[in-house]
Amino acid sequence: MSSYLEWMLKVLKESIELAGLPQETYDYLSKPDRILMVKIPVKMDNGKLVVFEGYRVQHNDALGPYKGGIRFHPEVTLEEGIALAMGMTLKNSLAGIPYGGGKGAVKCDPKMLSLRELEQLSRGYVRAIASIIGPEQDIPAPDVNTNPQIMAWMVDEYSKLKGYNVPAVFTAKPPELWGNPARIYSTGFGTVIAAKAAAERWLDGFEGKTVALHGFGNVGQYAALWATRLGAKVISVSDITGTVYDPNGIDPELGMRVVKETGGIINYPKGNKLNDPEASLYAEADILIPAAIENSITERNANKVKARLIIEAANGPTTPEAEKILYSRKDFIAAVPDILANAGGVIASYLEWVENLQWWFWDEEETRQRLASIMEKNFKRTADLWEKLKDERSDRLVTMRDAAFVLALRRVYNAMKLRGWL
Ligand SMILES: NC(=O)c1ccc[n+]([C@@H]2O[C@H](COP(=O)([O-])OP(=O)(O)OC[C@H]3O[C@@H](n4cnc5c(N)ncnc54)[C@H](O)[C@@H]3O)[C@@H](O)[C@H]2O)c1
Repeated sequence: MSSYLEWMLKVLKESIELAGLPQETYDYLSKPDRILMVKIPVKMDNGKLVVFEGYRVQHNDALGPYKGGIRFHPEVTLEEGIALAMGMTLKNSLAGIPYGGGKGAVKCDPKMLSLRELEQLSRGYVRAIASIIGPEQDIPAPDVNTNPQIMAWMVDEYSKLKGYNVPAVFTAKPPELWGNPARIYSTGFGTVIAAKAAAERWLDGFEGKTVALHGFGNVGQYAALWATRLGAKVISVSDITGTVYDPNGIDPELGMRVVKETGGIINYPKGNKLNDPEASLYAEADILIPAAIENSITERNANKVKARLIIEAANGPTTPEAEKILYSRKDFIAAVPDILANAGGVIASYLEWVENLQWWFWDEEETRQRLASIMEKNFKRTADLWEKLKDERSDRLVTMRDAAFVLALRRVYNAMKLRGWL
């Protein structure tokens, strides 16, 4: 079994116990509702036929239609897809949006495909899964190596099959084709809303607080931008090329331009530079936002982290062993878990879907305010429960991640119970 699925099942079991839910919750949620395995034949540019393989996993729809991304990657496995779909059920539940969890993938290396081949593959995948997706059934979105252009092809293919436009079947489409302009920065923005809420609750506000960012791609760049716009000071930024540190503050827009033009933050024209891509993890900052890759903070380096708050923008940046080390530090407050902190993307997708269903569009600022308000509510609910659980369970370490899983599971459980599934 893949280690990710093993980890997910272990977390599921432990969280069900912590939530005080019956064992049948585990029996139900440890398996997906449905898996559709598909083949996608594509005539390549050289005239040869290549048959790709893909799948769609639908994990649980107690709370609403299945929702989760589509990944194009040469190393995808079905077990990973099951674990990711399970994670989406919990993430969507915690986010308080009316969705279940799903995930899809095509085993391919998009770097080896021409634009025409990529389009054919995207359309072929939609034809293959069309019978089980739909605005009220299952609403996919982009994930690793898929993007708004691919969503545009997919929504077009699905609409052709139906014979009329169906914008709400995919989200994170280009703004020109029923997407929402806030979607592009929604994950980074949402992370900053979580950071602000945490700083207001446990530090004395967000304004003037120092922020270190590990990772400066889509999520990291917009997190830096919105952290600065909302009054914090970004003092350290790392990407794969190295680290820039400036106690006077790093200009996110300049950083974004530098990365676009030169490929790395190391070419930022001011501040101190270090070739070490990890240095931001250890910066003297109030808040650390890991926004790069999984397993960045492990038992190897957790004791070097100085920030009091970690806001997980990346998926799985802090290992369970590292969390134990961090939480044992006297001045450490919390690692706001990925499932809560990086939900801005799927919440923006939800808002786009609501717009599409009604053919009624909010402007960008209104969408952003709705997104912020949902993130704030989710943060508060999780933080309240965490503080309560800590008091109740003095026999064990209860992390904020534990509280997030308990909250997510209770909502799915209640829906299943009310529907008579359990
Ligand atoms: N894009 C989204 O909407 C979204 C939503 C939820 C979660 N996430 C998660 O957020 C993380 C970042 O996603 P993204 O879309 O910004 O990716 P991206 O590829 O745009 O950016 C990744 C950044 O991390 C840097 N990086 C990679 N390895 C590094 C290392 N070892 N040390 C330092 N920096 C390193 C890269 O240089 C780059 O700046 C991922 O874990 C992703 O799963 C993304």
